[in-house]
Amino acid sequence: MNSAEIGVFGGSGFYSLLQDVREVKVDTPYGPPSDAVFLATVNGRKVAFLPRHGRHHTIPPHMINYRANVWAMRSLGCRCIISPCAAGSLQLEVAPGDFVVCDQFVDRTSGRKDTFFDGPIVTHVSPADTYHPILRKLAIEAIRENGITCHETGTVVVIQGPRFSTKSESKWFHDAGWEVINMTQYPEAYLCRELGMGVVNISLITDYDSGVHAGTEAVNAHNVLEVFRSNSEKIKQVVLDLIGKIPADLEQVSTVADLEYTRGDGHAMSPEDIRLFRVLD
Ligand SMILES: CSC[C@H]1O[C@H](OP(=O)(O)O)[C@H](O)[C@@H]1O
Ligand SMILES: Nc1ncnc2[nH]cnc12
Repeated sequence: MNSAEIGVFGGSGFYSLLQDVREVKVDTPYGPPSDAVFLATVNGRKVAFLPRHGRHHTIPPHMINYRANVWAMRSLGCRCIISPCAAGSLQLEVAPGDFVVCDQFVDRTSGRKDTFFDGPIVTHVSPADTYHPILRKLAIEAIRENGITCHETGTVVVIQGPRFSTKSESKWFHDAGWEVINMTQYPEAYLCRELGMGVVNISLITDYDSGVHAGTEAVNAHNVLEVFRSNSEKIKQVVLDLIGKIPADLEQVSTVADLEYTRGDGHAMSPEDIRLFRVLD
């Protein structure tokens, strides 16, 4: 039986995680995910891994089929998602090599397919607190136990890409007080919430965004990947440790219960709505 409890999305420089994997092709109503899903058991927990850019990094951030990726995880049974990423820093005190467990995002993307609710169910899911508090607490613990500098909160600005930011854009984000910049957290994290999965981000800081640090003029992908690679064993260990900490009672770390009460017209969801909404169950 192809199933998993915990899903992990790998990002730039993060194309594999598990050993003794079973590779499964998953089809979705939104088309194919970025790659096959890799299934394995880690400390008794059933885990699914999916590299969001594909295993050979052939899909740029603005072309990822986020709905297919998130649906694939949910259709396998995942109740929570670990969503690590490479990210730039917008503040001097957040240095390359540090990890940030973001608690907010700012969406600066455009034109991405970013909802499952295109009708007939009309509902408005709140992204006010997209990231799951228990998963965040456990991630912070895992990072600290590995001796890595951890920022316990942070706002990630998600830009459309594939280009990086101009110095003026970067200064704008810096002046707003936001800490982290990336191209993939939106809509990935929000879509997890729409399907009732708890989600946690771990941002591995690979660079100072352009102009943030006097010594760093312009970000480039080569340097980002080099810094990521030199920290890739650390992030993998943190993800594996976090998997071991996630409670077996997954209802504690999913958000399904929140969602049954969020229909757009103010009425409670009918049994039929819930059946459609929970089509994946
Ligand atoms: C390789 S530089 C830009 C690239 O790195 C980040 O990837 P991911 O979020 O998948 O780890 C960023 O979002 C861009 O896609
Ligand atoms: N500076 C940056 N901007 C956007 N995405 C990134 N991913 C890694 N570093 C980044």
